Amino acid sequence: MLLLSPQQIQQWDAYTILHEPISSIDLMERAARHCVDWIISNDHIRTSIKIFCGKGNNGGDGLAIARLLLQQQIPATVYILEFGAKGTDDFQLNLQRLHSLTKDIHFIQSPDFFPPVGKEDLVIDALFGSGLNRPLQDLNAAIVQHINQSGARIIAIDVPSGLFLDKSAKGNPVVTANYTLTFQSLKLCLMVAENARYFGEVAVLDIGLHPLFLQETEATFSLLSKEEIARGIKPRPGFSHKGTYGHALLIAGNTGKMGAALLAAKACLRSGVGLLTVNVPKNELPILQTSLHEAMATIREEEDHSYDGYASIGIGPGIGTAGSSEAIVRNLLENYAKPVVWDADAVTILGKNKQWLEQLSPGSILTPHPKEFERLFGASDNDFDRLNKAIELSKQYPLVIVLKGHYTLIAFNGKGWFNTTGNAGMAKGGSGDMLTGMLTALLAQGYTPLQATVTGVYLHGLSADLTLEEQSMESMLPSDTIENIGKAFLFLKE
Ligand SMILES: NC(=O)C1=CN([C@@H]2O[C@H](COP(=O)(O)OP(=O)(O)OC[C@H]3O[C@@H](n4cnc5c(N)ncnc54)[C@H](O)[C@@H]3O)[C@@H](O)[C@H]2O)[C@@H](O)CC1
Ligand SMILES: Nc1ncnc2c1ncn2[C@@H]1O[C@H](COP(=O)(O)OP(=O)(O)OP(=O)(O)O)[C@@H](O)[C@H]1O
Ligand SMILES: [K+]
Repeated sequence: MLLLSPQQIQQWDAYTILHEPISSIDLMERAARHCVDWIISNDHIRTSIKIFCGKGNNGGDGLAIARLLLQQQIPATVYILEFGAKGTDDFQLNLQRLHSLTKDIHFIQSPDFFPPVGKEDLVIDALFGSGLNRPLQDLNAAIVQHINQSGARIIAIDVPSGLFLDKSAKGNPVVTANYTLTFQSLKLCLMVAENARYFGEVAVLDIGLHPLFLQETEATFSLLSKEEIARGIKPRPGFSHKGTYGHALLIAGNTGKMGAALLAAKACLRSGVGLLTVNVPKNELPILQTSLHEAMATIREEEDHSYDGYASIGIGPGIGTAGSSEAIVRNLLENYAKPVVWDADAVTILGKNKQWLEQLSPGSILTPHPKEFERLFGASDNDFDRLNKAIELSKQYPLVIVLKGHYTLIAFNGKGWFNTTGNAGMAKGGSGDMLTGMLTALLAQGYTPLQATVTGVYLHGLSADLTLEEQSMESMLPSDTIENIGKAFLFLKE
């Protein structure tokens, strides 16, 4: 699914109207009906429902929702924010339709007209949607503040009023909704952490916009889908052997950080690799060799670091950032030409030696979390800037950039894919190490760097989601999640 700009969403609307065909007012009616069905079936009806409407089509949705509720004998009061404009055609038509049912329609010209709103109310925010073109000010900002202070349950229609679809609204007044009912597809503004306190829980309502439009449309950002990932999984032919699936090397672990090496190694072994060698300090060798029978080992301190024969290399988990680790990084840059997975301490080392970025082998995968991303590429003003920076960097460098987070972004060659699997149970040390192991295993098996990354990131989150069948988000450990990588592969084959 593509993440569209406000203009593209308008075009999708117009395309549907032309090709379904359906009238614009009927499309609005369908959207409103889906909202009402969702509100009723999720048990959000309260004795007092206050619907705040702007005069654009978002407000039109609000008016149609009010009428559909009233037709089911559910009382609702409408407040229309006056801001000079006459209102869109569909707004006007819905206002006429509502007038025939109720006189309980109020116009707000100044804060004196604000109704009291309290905890017991359900507020429906239909003030502004995808048409917002500047920050809210004056009366518009005041009504948002009034609603936000009320303690009422707030359901935002399409997006919380005040949010821009594809740029930051940091510092602007925005409705803090408990729920957002967004139409047809997720929007970029509903994917970023900086807006999480505004949009609350998000439900995407399928209002039947024409699917063909997406085939004719291009967008920078899109969402990964199960079907797409499942299609890319390589078969394991009967006559294959361990050599078919590659020999991976993980350079991981150090004194006190051998857990990182073990987690990465276990995840690598559970992700289909043919052979695995782990490079560890001499003193830590027994930990690896007694815990993981399938892994071979090489000694960190030994001089001869030959990388010949490895189909892929992952470096970083728990290696530390001391000079000896820097020397290994430099050696790898000079002596290995295939893609490498760069994570954790190795990313920090690259951040300290930015000139080395130019030397990364083409197709290498960088997996920074936002802090590591900052160390590598400098600070960003907001989450949208960081996303756009990752996209720009992916045009500049022949690398796959994995910006980890709730919705991890994978940037490659000027495009970005958001992952939709995973949960907050993964917000624990070790989750990143697991991902490094998985990506290294997939590269070793001959997946292209992009294919390895989207598949690994998706499976990583999916294993964590499947772990919730037997664990809570609090209790689940990366070790549990690794044991469910198998279930995740099976789930893709269903
Ligand atoms: N396919 C779709 O996307 C559909 C969209 N619909 C609704 O239509 C909405 C978009 O409608 P519109 O394009 O009319 O836009 P909005 O309803 O978001 O409102 C924009 C109006 O407010 C004005 N405005 C923008 N920013 C302002 C500000 N800061 N202060 C004061 N006024 C401001 C604009 O000039 C315009 O008149 C969607 O969010 C959705 O709710 C639905 O009716 C169903 C179909
Ligand atoms: N709330 C969340 N929702 C979904 N995924 C999450 C969430 N929190 C963390 N993750 C995922 O877990 C992984 C965490 O990796 P990250 O490197 O940031 O932290 P870490 O686990 O401390 O790292 P390390 O394994 O190096 O100790 C990432 O892939 C991230 O996308
Ligand atoms: K809204």
